Amino acid sequence: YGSTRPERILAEVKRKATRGDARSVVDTIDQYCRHQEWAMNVGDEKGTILDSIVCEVKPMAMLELGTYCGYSAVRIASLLPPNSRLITMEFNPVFAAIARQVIAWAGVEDKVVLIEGPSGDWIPKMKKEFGLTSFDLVFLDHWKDCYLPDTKLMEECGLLRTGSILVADNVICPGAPDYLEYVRGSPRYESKYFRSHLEYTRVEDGIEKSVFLG
Ligand SMILES: Cc1ccc(Cc2cc(O)c(O)c(C(=O)NC/C=C/[C@H]3O[C@@H](n4cnc5c(N)ncnc54)[C@H](O)[C@@H]3O)c2)cc1
Ligand SMILES: [Mg+2]
Repeated sequence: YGSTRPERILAEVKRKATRGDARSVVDTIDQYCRHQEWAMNVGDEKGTILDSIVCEVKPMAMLELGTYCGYSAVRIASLLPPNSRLITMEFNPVFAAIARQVIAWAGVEDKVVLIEGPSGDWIPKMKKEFGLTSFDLVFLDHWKDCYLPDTKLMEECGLLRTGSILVADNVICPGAPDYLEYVRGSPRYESKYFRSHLEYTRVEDGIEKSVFLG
C-alpha cells in the first residue's frame, strides 16, 4: 500500500510501532528497511554513532539538513535534553508531510521544528526567524553536493560558534569529496572519521565529525 516508499514506511510505522514510543518507531523503520525495502535512513549502525555524539554534545540548538522520512529526526529528538530543539529542513513536500506524521507518531513533535523548503533559502533566515545565535550541532544528510555550500553559508551567516560540531552522513557512499577535503584541510576545523557501513548493507560508509574552531 502507499504509492511511494516513504508512504509505505509511514504505513509500517502506524501498523507496527507503539504511538509515543520513539524507540519503537526507529526500530520499526530499521526492520522494514533491512528486510522489506531499503531506504536512505542513517540506519541502526551509523545511528549509534550519531546517538553517541548527540549524547556527548547535549545540544540546546540542533539543525538537521534533509529530513526525508523523519527517521533521524525521531532518533535525535528522543535523546535531546529538555527545552532543546531540533530544526530539520526538507524541501520535498511529500517527504515533509510523511516526516511530520512519523515525528508525531513517535511523540517527539514538541522537540522538532520541521521547515519545508531549501536549506540555501532558509539558512540565511535562521537567526531572525528563530531568535538563534548559533547551532551547537548540525547533522548533514541531504544532497551530498549541498554539504559544502551549506557549510560555507552557515559560516557566513554566523550560525557556527567556536565548538559547534558538524556531523556528516555518507562521506564515503555516496560520498561528499569536496566537503571532506574542506573540513579535513581547513585550519578552522578539527575533523574525525567514524568508519561504518551504508545503512542496512555491508558497503563501507562513514560519518565525519568536524568541530568548528572559529
Ligand atoms: C550511488 C548511490 C546512491 C544512493 C546511495 C544511498 C544513499 C544513502 C544515504 O544515507 C543518503 O543520505 C543518500 C542520499 O542521496 N541522501 C540525499 C537525501 C536527500 C533528502 O534531503 C532532501 N534535501 C536534499 N537537498 C535539500 C536541501 N538543499 N534542502 C532541503 N532538503 C533537501 C531531499 O528531499 C531528501 O529528503 C543516498 C548510495 C550510493
Ligand atoms: Mg544519509
